[in-house]
Amino acid sequence: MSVIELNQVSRWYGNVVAVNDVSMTVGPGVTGLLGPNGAGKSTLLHLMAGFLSPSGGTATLDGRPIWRNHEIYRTIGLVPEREGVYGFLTGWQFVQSAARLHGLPDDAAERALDLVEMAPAKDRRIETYSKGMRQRVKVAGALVHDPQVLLLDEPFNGMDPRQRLHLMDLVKKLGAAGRTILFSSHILEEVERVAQQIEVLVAGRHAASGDYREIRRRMTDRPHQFRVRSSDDRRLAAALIADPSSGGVSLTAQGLEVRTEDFRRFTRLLPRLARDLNVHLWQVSPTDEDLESVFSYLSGRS
Ligand SMILES: Nc1ncnc2c1ncn2[C@@H]1O[C@H](COP(=O)(O)OP(=O)(O)OP(=O)(O)O)[C@@H](O)[C@H]1O
Repeated sequence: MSVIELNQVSRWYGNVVAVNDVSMTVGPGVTGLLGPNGAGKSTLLHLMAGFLSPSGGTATLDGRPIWRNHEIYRTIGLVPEREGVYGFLTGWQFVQSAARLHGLPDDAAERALDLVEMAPAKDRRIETYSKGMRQRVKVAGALVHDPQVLLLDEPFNGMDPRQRLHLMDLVKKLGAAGRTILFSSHILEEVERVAQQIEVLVAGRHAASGDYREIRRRMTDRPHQFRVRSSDDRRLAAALIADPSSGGVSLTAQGLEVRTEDFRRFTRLLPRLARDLNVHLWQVSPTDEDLESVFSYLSGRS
């Protein structure tokens, strides 16, 4: 059972602060690291894997500093985001060379390939693999030394739904077996299907931490903004403003701008009002659904 602990960790590249004063604890099971692009997720995973030194603060595994600690490298596996595999190698050659780098016999490579269910395709060249198979072979390379800790950077990116489910099952299985697993993603749905625990990173800062249901609730319960176009915007506006869920309604040339404090109530109210008033709804679209604004809300900046 391994626990990673970050204590006020920062990492900057020149003037860019990629990770800013982050403290978090990641224990056994599967944890999702959620955040928009550029939030610092890759940097954080590389700090945890001992591939980068913290500019400030400490990163430890079971109380021992990770940076420049060779013993600890033997207990951590990292699956980086970028491909990092040579297409001309077969799956077997790739995983075998990972085993040899750790000074391990071929059995270790065989075991890792079995674990990710890639043994039947191991003699094919990696360039003939699907994206999902490539990811699984990378996971096998990272698992070859049977590490207690597995860190995966955007592992489900670019996969089709079937491949994604397959890899999700594998990650869940590894977590259920007691490994400490942290994977990054910018998609909440992806994280909540695999992880019990979620850590949220926004602009290098630790924005939220906890059970995914709690984080999902906070994301849904935040105020929402919509643009509504209909056959009679004025009548609809008058009815909407009378409801307590309305946080504000303004009439613009593009339609109504509606702000609501209660997302669920609003999504039921709007079609009911339109029906009762005999107003046709032509467009209902969120104007603040981009990830940046959802995450900013979570981090308390809006
Ligand atoms: N080697 C580097 N040199 C300079 N700046 C960097 C370097 N690596 C990352 N950054 C910057 O640090 C910030 C965090 O990057 P990082 O890759 O850790 O984020 P991320 O959440 O993994 O994003 P993505 O999902 O887009 O990979 C970004 O502003 C990025 O441009």
